[in-house]
Amino acid sequence: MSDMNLVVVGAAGRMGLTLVRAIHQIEGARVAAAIERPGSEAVGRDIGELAGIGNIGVAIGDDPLPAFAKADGVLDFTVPKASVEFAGYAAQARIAHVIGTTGCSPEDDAAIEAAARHAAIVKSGNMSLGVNLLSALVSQAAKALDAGFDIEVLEMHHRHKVDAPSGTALMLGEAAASGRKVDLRDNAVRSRDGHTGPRPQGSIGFATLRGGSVVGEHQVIFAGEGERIVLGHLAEDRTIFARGAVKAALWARCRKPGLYSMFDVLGISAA
Ligand SMILES: NC(=O)C1=CN([C@@H]2O[C@H](COP(=O)(O)OP(=O)(O)OC[C@H]3O[C@@H](n4cnc5c(N)ncnc54)[C@H](OP(=O)(O)O)[C@@H]3O)[C@@H](O)[C@H]2O)C=CC1
Ligand SMILES: O=C(O)C1=N[C@H](C(=O)O)C[C@H](O)C1
Repeated sequence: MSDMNLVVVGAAGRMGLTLVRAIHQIEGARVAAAIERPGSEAVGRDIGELAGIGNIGVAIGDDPLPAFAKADGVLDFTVPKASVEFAGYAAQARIAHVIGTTGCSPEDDAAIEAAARHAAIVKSGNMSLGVNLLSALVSQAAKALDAGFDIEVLEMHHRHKVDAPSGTALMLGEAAASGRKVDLRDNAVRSRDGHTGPRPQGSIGFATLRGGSVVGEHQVIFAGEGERIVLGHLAEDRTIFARGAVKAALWARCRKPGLYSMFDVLGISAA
């Protein structure tokens, strides 16, 4: 099969540049186009030069439609509003769309699900192998432990991150809730301040730390009487997310339309 022609949207962002470097090293994929927001200072510059791999003859553009029309897939780590728009364009072009963007509202997710009727879309709050494996372990632990074990999800990210809790923290919270066979929406405690009263039994708590250049750290704590089980993941480099995203695109290339997760791509099954 010919190399997969990929469009990187949000190409000049932290993940966009990491994706361009990762694609450059992966056989079977190539950067066919790079897109940024209209008005971005990056428009017109060569994406390879910006990513530090030298000129690759791909100038950053600001018009996604013609780029999507000539491509086989899109890698998208941007912002929710843009990802919803890109999902619509990927559906029109009938090409694979990999969405790593976090912070989507239920309405955004519904729009993406609608687009997935016409395109193979892989969406995940974390594209790394490690976090997806962790998610399966969390689900198993939650299934094995009763509500006497309080579940808390702790995360830390760099100072530039704009959404909280992180997409990964929510994914791990969902895994814990599904292991316990409860709905996360009815049990999540996403912030605490002031006189909160005692911890509601069975709740799943979230704690968010922000600072410095931390790539991404997550812990799921099962706190019982006299003991704690702590499951965690430390991301040391954004390349783990980028490699996962390219793997997802190559996997999605020949799939029929639908909304898929990294569990589908990696062949991991929930507890
Ligand atoms: N699922 C996963 O594995 C991972 C997910 N993420 C998520 O990916 C997202 C991006 O993270 P990060 O790279 O750190 O963020 P950045 O802000 O560095 O990058 C986002 C890029 O998207 C651009 N952008 C915004 N709107 C548009 C648009 N309409 N068209 C084209 N480009 C646009 C931004 O441009 P400008 O700055 O000019 O607005 C920016 O260059 C976040 O939601 C983050 O949580 C991150 C890492 C891993
Ligand atoms: O914004 C980030 O940087 C990251 N976002 C994702 C998230 O919200 O969980 C994944 C990763 O932790 C890095």
